[in-house]
Amino acid sequence: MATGWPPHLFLVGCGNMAGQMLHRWLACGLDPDRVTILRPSGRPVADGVRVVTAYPDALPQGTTVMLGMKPHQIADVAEQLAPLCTTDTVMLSILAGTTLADLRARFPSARDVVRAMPNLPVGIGQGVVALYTDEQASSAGRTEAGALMAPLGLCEWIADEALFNRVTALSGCGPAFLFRFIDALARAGEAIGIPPEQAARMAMATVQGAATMAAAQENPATLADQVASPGGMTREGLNVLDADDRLLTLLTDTLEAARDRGEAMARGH
Ligand SMILES: NC(=O)C1=CN([C@@H]2O[C@H](COP(=O)(O)OP(=O)(O)OC[C@H]3O[C@@H](n4cnc5c(N)ncnc54)[C@H](O)[C@@H]3O)[C@@H](O)[C@H]2O)C=CC1
Ligand SMILES: O=C(O)[C@@H]1CCC=N1
Repeated sequence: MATGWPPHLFLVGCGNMAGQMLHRWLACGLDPDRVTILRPSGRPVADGVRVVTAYPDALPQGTTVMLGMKPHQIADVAEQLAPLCTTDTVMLSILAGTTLADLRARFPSARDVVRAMPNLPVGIGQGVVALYTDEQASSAGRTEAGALMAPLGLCEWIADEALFNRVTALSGCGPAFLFRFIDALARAGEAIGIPPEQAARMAMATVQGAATMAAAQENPATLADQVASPGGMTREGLNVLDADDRLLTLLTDTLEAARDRGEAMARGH
């Protein structure tokens, strides 16, 4: 599939998110020999992928480093990693709320620094990855970052870093909100008397079918109208969701809360 593999990929941390990214890259043909993972546990991650618990003395030439640990670990990581970065290192960060300026200050030698905000479904190639860098970045750096992310799903370059926490709220956090919705639909079914396991199965299949259809066809509002027969059952249900923009307000509040947390993290809170 993708041909844009870096000469070497060094992952700092490989938990839920970086693990999904790696899973997809390997499935798309990334040679495990080209990957090194630094993780404190030293636990194996995937066949053929080298796991280390301490930083090497040097990184192979042209290494792409991806920061995949928790944002608050940046100071410890940078202290040990920055001396290994050279003018041919590409630095990718998936850390929420960690600005490009902060990353550049911590890794001054890196050739290019790019922020990437993936979401969990990248593991099945159906994720969303927001990307950001500034005019200091080389076009090669942008191309390399874009090529590495391409197998993960929809990739969107963000023009203004001020939007980064907002897109993180929408697509980075979004899967969790959708997972909650699936649970809530099932529990609501249960609340009106459907046996719990059956409600869970039916909620899941309804969301899956509706999402696949929405992705393949026209806009979701038109599809909603196709379900809602005039004077029928669906319209009554939609009236509840739409009253005073209830669902829209709930989701706007949800995204604002997530966005605000990103802004606070960027201020070091
Ligand atoms: N979980 C998600 O859906 C998303 C997470 N992110 C970002 O991904 C990053 C990781 O999040 P998760 O994978 O959810 O967390 P996680 O807790 O599953 O993974 C973090 C990994 O970092 C490792 N780690 C801890 N200390 C370390 C150190 N000093 N050096 C190197 N590795 C260390 C841990 O062993 C763990 O495997 C965060 O910065 C988060 O903002 C971004 C987008 C989505
Ligand atoms: O919850 C978080 O902070 C990260 C960022 C997006 C998804 N998980």
